[in-house]
Amino acid sequence: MKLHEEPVLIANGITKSFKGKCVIKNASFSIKKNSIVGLVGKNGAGKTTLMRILIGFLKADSGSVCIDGVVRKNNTKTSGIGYLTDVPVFYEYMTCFEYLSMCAGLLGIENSRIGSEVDRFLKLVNLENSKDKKIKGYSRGMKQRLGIAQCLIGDPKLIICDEPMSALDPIGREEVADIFNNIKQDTSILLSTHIMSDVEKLCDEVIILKDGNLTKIESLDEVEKFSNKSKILEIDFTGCKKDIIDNFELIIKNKKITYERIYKKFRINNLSDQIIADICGIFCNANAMLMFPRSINIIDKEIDEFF
Ligand SMILES: Nc1ncnc2c1ncn2[C@@H]1O[C@H](COP(=O)(O)OP(=O)(O)OP(=O)(O)O)[C@@H](O)[C@H]1O
Repeated sequence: MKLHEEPVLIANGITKSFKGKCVIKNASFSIKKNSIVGLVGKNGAGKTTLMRILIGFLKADSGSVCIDGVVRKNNTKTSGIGYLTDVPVFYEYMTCFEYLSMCAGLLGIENSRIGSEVDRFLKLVNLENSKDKKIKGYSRGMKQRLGIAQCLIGDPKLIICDEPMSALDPIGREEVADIFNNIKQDTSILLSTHIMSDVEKLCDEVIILKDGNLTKIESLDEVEKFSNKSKILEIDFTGCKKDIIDNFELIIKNKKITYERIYKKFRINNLSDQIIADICGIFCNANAMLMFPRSINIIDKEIDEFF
C-alpha cells in the first residue's frame, strides 16, 4: 500500500528527564497517515514515557506535539488519539456492549447513535458474537480486542498501543495483527513491542529508542533488514555423525557465512536473503550428502541481546 504522505503526528524536540536522568533526548519524528509504526527498545528505554508524552498524560520538559495539524500545548490531553495501556482494565461485571456504550457516552457520542457505533467497533474487532457476555469471562485476547475497540471510539486519527501483543498467544497475536492491518485504512497506529517478528509482519516504519536517542527506519526494505538482524537461524545436528556436521561447517565456511558452533548446533546471526538462499541451497542437496539436521529454526533474539 502506498502511504499517504501527510503526517498525522509530528513530535518536535521532545526531551524528558526523571530525577536528573535523561530518558528522551530531543526526539523529533512524524507518523504518516495510514501507517503502522513500531516503537522498539529494551526494558527501560523510555517507550512508555514517550507514548505518555504523545498522548498528553505526561508533561515533557521541552518540545511540542502536533496532532493532525494542531499543535498541542505541553500539558493538555489530546483528542484525536486513542491509547491502549499494556494491561487494560475494565469493569468486568459489565458485558462488553454495556462497557463500550458507557465509554461512548462518556466521550460525548449522542445516545441515539451509541448502539450502532458500538456495533461498528465490535465488528471491527470481531467481538460482535460475544457482545452480551460479561467481560470477566473473556480470554486475554478478547480483552485486548475490547481495549482496541475502546480506543477506536470517536474515530481517532491515531491510536497508541503499549505492548498490545506481548501477553497473547500466537493465535491472539494474529487476530490483533489482522485488526491493525484492517483499521490502518482509517487510523494510524503506533505500537510498542518487544517482539521483532510482529514488527516485521506489521510495521511500515520503526522507531528505535536507545540511550535516550531516537532513530527511525522509514522504508519497508529497511524494516525487513532491521528485523532480519534480530533473528538467529539455528541448525541442530544433535544425533548426527561428526563427519557430516564437519562437512556442513566446511560448506558454510566456504560460503563465508558467519556462525557460532555450540557442539552440534549452529547459530547464524545477521540473516540476509543471500544467507537464507545459501542455506536452502545446501539442504536441497542434503539427500546426496546424507545431511539431515534434527531441526532448523529461525528464532528471535532476546530484545536486550539485540539492542
Ligand atoms: N514517573 C517516573 N519517575 C521516575 N522514573 C521514571 C518514571 N517513569 C519512568 N521512569 C524511568 O524512566 C525510564 C524509562 O521507563 P519507561 O517505562 O518509559 O521504559 P520502557 O521502555 O517503557 O520500559 P519497559 O519495556 O520495561 O516497559 C526507566 O528508567 C524508568 O525507571
